[in-house]
Amino acid sequence: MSPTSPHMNFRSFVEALRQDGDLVSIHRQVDPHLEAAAITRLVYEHDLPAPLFENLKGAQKHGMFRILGAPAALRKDPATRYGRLARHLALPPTASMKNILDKMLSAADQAPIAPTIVPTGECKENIIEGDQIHLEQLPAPFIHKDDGGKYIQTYGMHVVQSPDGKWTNWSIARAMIKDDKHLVGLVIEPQHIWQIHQLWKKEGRDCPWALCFGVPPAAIMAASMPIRTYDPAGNVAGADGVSEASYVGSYTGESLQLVKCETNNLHVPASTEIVFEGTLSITERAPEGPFGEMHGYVFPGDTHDWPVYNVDCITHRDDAILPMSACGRLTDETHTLIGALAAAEIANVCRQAGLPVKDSFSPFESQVTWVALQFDDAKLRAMKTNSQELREKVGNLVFNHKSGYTIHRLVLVGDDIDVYDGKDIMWAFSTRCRPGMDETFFEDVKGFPLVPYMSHGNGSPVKGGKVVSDALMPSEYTTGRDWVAADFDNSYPEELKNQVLAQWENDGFAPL
Ligand SMILES: Cc1cc2c3c(c1C)C(C)(C)C[C@@H](C(=O)Cc1ccccc1)N3c1c([nH]c(=O)[nH]c1=O)N2C[C@H](O)[C@H](O)[C@H](O)COP(=O)(O)O
Ligand SMILES: [K+]
Ligand SMILES: [Mn+2]
Repeated sequence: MSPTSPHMNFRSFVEALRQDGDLVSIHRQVDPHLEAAAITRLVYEHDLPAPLFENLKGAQKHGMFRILGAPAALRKDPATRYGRLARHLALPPTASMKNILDKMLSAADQAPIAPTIVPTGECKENIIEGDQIHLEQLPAPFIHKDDGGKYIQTYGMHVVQSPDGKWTNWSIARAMIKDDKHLVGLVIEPQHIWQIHQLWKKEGRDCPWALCFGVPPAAIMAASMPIRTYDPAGNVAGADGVSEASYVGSYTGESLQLVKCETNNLHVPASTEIVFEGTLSITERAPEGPFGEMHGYVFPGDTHDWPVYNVDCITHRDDAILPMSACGRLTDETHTLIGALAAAEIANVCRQAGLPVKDSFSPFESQVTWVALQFDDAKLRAMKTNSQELREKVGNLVFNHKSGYTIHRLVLVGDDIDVYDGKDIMWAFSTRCRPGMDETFFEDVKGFPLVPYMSHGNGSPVKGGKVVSDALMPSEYTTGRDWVAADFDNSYPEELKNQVLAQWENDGFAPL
């Protein structure tokens, strides 16, 4: 029996949400065609408990399957805002986003803990092969009315491996049902699934593949993070890379239990809810999309060809649960995970390059197209540098690194700004960064085509459109801050502040 703790077992994770009062089980019949996603979308837009659809129209015997919506979204109560994410990492529900990202980065300087191969697990309770596979008959969700198909894959984990077997990558990439036996989905440069797909193209063989829905929550966090499993530039170096499985072992402190696939030599977490086994074609492509995406738009009819996945075998738990991210406008997993985890890795890359970056976050108000980098002011002054030099150094480093792929603006701030507070970032950006003069634009770097002003804007969809905006004031480079903030914290003597706070409720105000 594999570990049953919530961060190591998806089914236990769902039960933990129920214990936390962070789950709404819906027993009435719900249609996977738009209805389940519509309910989930409203949950995202109001930070409500995760919906578990227990009775999907069209669900087959053996419970194939139920759907859990909003698996890593926000809780309404500010005190436990990130509680659902914290559950992914065995952190307390009151954990801050900083606690969560520090935990994810803690593996970077710890020895990897390799996974353990076990003979069997819950994911083997039901096995469906060959002509019994009918993807079109599954209650797969249709997520946005203008999508190009049923996006069954929005929170599952792709498993692919380099032909030399040295590097096994775990990542999330979307895919929709193409026909009874095939999916089609984004395999886009510079993602690791794209890098490994390229290696198999050189081999001239289809890429063995597995797609795991409902994996240990600690694993899906690494799958969503651009961790450097190869050389610092994020490219395939041919050397022995650290695979996500070992990285997960580092930050959980325990070895993940994996079982071998039925039809290929890949391994998957033993407690996975649903496993698709097969190949990612190196030749076949098919029309994919459009899809309601992370920046909050769907462009009807915007279909492009992407590689085809061929499903040879399905294994699953009894009463299996498919996790679903009905992504779009704030706030869903494409914001809480893609933005946050990219920001964490970008800070790591900056620190490895000797830059005094203390903290980083991707503000939701920017629809996770920005990352704010907080500099240690004292160490910045010791660098004896200037704005233009620093902007060029940071931009050339980050915008040429894989972790910077989805980010189009870097905002440099001092350590009086809380990067996890969108109001603080907008205050610094709006008042300390002179448009043009304090900014350096980068047109000769890889652009992220999913940003609407890229794919449907005036320039190249895949090149440029990036900027470093310096919201550090000139004094922060030389003598130190030469201003006082006109706010309660900074503009009143300590004893007066204490006196005001002590009198606060007696004066008739509600507690802060
Ligand atoms: C949490 C989440 C993450 C992604 C995606 C979605 C969700 C919920 C969905 C499926 C909802 C949306 C979809 C996107 O449309 C968003 C997107 C993001 C980044 C690149 C392309 C698309 N997507 C996704 C994604 N990466 C993609 O290569 N096509 C993808 O389809 N990602 C990001 C991806 O997992 C990260 O970049 C990892 O670092 C990749 O791992 P490595 O390559 O570094 O090993
Ligand atoms: K990953
Ligand atoms: Mn990777």
